[in-house]
Amino acid sequence: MTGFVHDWSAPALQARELYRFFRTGDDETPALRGVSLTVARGETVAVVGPSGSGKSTLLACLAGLDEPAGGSVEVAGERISHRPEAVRAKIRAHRIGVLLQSRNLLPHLDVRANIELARRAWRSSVFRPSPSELLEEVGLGRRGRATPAQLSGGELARAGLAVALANNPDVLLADEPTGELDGNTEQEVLDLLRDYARQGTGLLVVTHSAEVVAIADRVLTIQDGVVAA
Ligand SMILES: Nc1ncnc2c1ncn2[C@@H]1O[C@H](COP(=O)(O)OP(=O)(O)OP(=O)(O)O)[C@@H](O)[C@H]1O
Repeated sequence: MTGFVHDWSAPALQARELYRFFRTGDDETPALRGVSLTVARGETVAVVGPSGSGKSTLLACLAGLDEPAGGSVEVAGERISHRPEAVRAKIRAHRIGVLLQSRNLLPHLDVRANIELARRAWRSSVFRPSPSELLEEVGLGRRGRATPAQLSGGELARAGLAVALANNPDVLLADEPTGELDGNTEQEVLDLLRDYARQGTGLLVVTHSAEVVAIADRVLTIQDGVVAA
């Protein structure tokens, strides 16, 4: 079982030679064909590529939501791939912030309760911010009692970010985190993301947005399931 011992020498995220195939009838689609990548602590890496190139599949494999057919994924030195689903879920809860397009908020809970749920997996009681502090940090100080349906697009993005960060993750995996936001709100959310990454969390963000690419330390291009050299 995982012990959640911090390996500070390990990168925030390391993927080696990831393969993932989808079978429909007689057809087999190779969604990932040997993807390797590393995200260092405090580093922001953007992943770009055309529609269907494998970005969502990659994020799902990195988050342990999907299993690669081959290769491995390690978060802060701990392997999450090829482990039982319950172990993957536990590692994800403790080590990974996930900000996918489907949103990470439970609709029947208010924002504060969503944060409290994610915050339970914080690995150390030292410096753990309160839900109110997390809400303040993302500029939602007054909206903690709102449910997701009562929030605007910008507020939803901030609430999703607060939930994704509430477990103090080693790595934050984000899919178009500013997808539906206007220019000002996008910049505010990006500033939050970048500030957080600079505190030591690795950030891997899949995007089509030039503004998101602009905050990245490195950009990886994926095409037909392969990261371009
Ligand atoms: N569940 C699935 N069943 C069959 N094929 C799939 C499945 N999920 C993805 N694929 C295929 O795998 C390939 C990669 O898809 P993926 O969703 O990872 O691309 P993407 O880069 O995220 O695309 P987009 O930018 O449009 O979201 C595509 O050819 C897609 O059709």
